[in-house]
Amino acid sequence: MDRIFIQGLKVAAVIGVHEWERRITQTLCVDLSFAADVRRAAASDALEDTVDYAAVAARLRALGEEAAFGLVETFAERCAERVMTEFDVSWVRVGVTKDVALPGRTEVGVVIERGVPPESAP
Ligand SMILES: Nc1nc2c(c(=O)[nH]1)N=C([C@H](O)[C@@H](O)CO)CN2
Repeated sequence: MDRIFIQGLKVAAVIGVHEWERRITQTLCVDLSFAADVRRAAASDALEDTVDYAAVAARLRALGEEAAFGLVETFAERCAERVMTEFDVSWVRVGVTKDVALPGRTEVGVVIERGVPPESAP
């Protein structure tokens, strides 16, 4: 199965478990891959025959503005749910990276997969 991906999408969100984090907006980095059979679009060269990655990116940015999140896990799960339900996608992988002010400063995050993996689909 083919995949469409979005790499390095910056999403502004209120996110974090600490009280001070509930008062600021932070920038998350989202890496997304999802299953899509692109053969029809490749033949027609028509955007309506595929999943518009620009529309997906816009929905994920909107999600960041809709609510305050505690964990990156929660945000990743909401991203997966949104892509699968709103874009009729059967499998998705979502990575969410957050800059944190740990000693030495680092990036942390989570990667989740939801749905039927393309390689195991009939
Ligand atoms: N597994 C997780 N651990 C932690 C998270 C998280 O979202 N998932 N978040 C925090 C804090 O919000 C941190 O990012 C800022 O100090 C700590 N651990």
